Formats: sequence, C-alpha cells, structure tokens
Amino acid sequence: MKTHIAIAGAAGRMGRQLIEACIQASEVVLAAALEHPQSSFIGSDAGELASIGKQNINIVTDLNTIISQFEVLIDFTTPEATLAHLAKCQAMTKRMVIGTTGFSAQQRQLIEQAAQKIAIVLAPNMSVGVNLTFKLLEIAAQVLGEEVDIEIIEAHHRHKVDAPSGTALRMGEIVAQTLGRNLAECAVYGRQGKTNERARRTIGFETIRAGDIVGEHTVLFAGTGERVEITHKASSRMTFAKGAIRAAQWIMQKEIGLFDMQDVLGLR
Ligand SMILES: NC(=O)C1=CN([C@@H]2O[C@H](COP(=O)(O)OP(=O)(O)OC[C@H]3O[C@@H](n4cnc5c(N)ncnc54)[C@H](OP(=O)(O)O)[C@@H]3O)[C@@H](O)[C@H]2O)C=CC1
Ligand SMILES: O=C(O)C1=N[C@H](C(=O)O)C[C@H](O)C1
Repeated sequence: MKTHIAIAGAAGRMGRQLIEACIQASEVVLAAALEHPQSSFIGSDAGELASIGKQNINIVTDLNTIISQFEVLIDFTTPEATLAHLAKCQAMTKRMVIGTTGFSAQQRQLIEQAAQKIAIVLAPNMSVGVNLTFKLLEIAAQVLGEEVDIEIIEAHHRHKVDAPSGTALRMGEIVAQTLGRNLAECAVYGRQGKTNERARRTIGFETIRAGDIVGEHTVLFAGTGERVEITHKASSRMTFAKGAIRAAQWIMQKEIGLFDMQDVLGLR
C-alpha cells in the first residue's frame, strides 16, 4: 500500500524538493501541500511550484481540511509552525516526520510528550551520509578520547535562521555523550577577544553563513602531531528530501514513539 503524504512548508526550499521527491518515489503519493495563510502561494499547483509540471494538488492552508487525505505529515517549517501542526496531528492521530531545526528544550519536550500519542521521526538531518557520520564520530571520540581538542565547524546558506545548525548540535551531543561530558556545560559558541588558553574538555562550535551553501559539517579532533577531520558536504537538498520520504514510509509500522534517522536507517 502506498503511503499518502502531506507536506508542510511546501513553498520553502525543502518543501519544493519534497514535492519533487514525492512525485518521483513510486511507493508514496503526494496527497496534500500546506503553507501559512499569508503565503502568496495559496491556491498554486504544487507541481508547478516545484517546477515539475502540474500535479493538480493545490497549496492549502488549513490542515483540518485535508486530514482525511494523508497518513504522514512531513514538516520542514519553523519551530512554532511545527508545534502548531503537531497539536493538530496529535488531535487527529496522524504520524509526523519533522525536519525543522532550532527547537528550544521546552519545545522539544512538547514533541516528546506528543510522541506518547502518535509516531514521530524527528531528525536534524535526513541524509544517509550525515547519519553515517554520526556513527563515525562515536568511533573517533572513543579512540581519540581526552587526547584531542574537538571543534565543530558548520557552513550554510545566507537564509538560514538558526545557529549552530541542528546537525552541528547533534554532532556535539554525540561526541559529548561518548566522552561522558554534558554539552550544556562544555560547549563554547564562537570566540572573540581575550579568550585564555583553550580548555581541553570544551567542545567548540563555529558557524559560517554565506551564499547558497547547502550544508557542510566538519568535526575536528586535533591532537599533538596529528589531527582527524570528519567532514560531510551536502550538494543537493534532494538528499534530505529522499531521507524524509524514506522516514515517512518507515514510520507507517509504528503507532506511537519518538524516532530519528538512526532508527529509520537501522544504525541504532
Ligand atoms: N532535517 C533536515 O534534513 C533538514 C532540515 N532543514 C530545516 O528545515 C527547516 C526549513 O528549511 P528551509 O526549507 O530551508 O526553509 P524555508 O524558509 O525555505 O521554508 C520554510 C517554509 O515554511 C513556511 N511556513 C512558515 N510558517 C508556516 C506555517 N505555519 N504553515 C505552513 N508553512 C509555513 C515558510 O513560509 P514563508 O517563507 O512565507 O515564511 C516557508 O515556505 C529549517 O528549520 C531547516 O533548518 C533543512 C534542510 C534539511
Ligand atoms: O537549514 C538548512 O538548510 C539545513 N538545516 C539542517 C540543520 O540545521 O542541521 C540540516 C542541513 O544541514 C540543512
């Protein structure tokens, strides 16, 4: 049976890629596409928006009007919009795949609570390569341990509104957890002025925002005499969109619970 998908944030950078990925994937059906009420794209055809030709699916604004048409809502919007969609999906018992980043700890708690009622995949990065990189980071941190300085450098396009990226923060959490550190206590976000010598157990974050960079992450493990750099570079948003479609198909086997791409890809 094909999975019927609705896309929130359909006119966004990721939304347009998701429309195309949905149409390309034979195992899923694009059932509906959503934008906010003020969007100039309401009523536009989703296929035309994604430059793949008319699909006879108009962009709508009210999730309640399409609730019977889809099984999984894929949401790449903003934290506030995602939480509004989450409340509706919980009320109507619909599954969600959430790619939005930039949630506060309190907002994340709301997602965890909702996952007691519905099944959710929440992942700051849906690419297979980044999720493999997460595993490589665990190994690097285990082997290099306390002998190295760890820095996380990320670069994204000029339109990105959250920093550090959700992926960079997840990388920091993985490294910190592997080394028995608390990221909230050891993270250092950028440096300026008289910083004093670097403390070994800190994990540094550096953020670049420029041009049309799709998404690049490097974790540096720098010791004395050598260093290891683990880098992932995304060159197309289609890699994230394909991952989200895969997650939407995977979540159909779950009724409740909070999962991420490590679960979807069997990397847990
Ligand atoms: N997990 C992953 O693999 C990835 C995650 N992301 C994350 O996804 C999110 C979106 O990224 P991106 O596509 O680049 O951003 P965009 O700003 O291009 O897209 C977001 C879209 O959501 C729309 N939107 C805002 N509020 C609502 C609402 N209430 N209902 C429906 N639609 C709404 C925006 O409309 P308007 O522009 O008019 O405000 C816009 O069209 C970010 O948090 C980003 O970090 C991005 C790439 C990969
Ligand atoms: O906003 C983006 O573009 C991206 N955001 C995600 C993040 O914050 O990690 C993932 C990807 O790198 C692109």
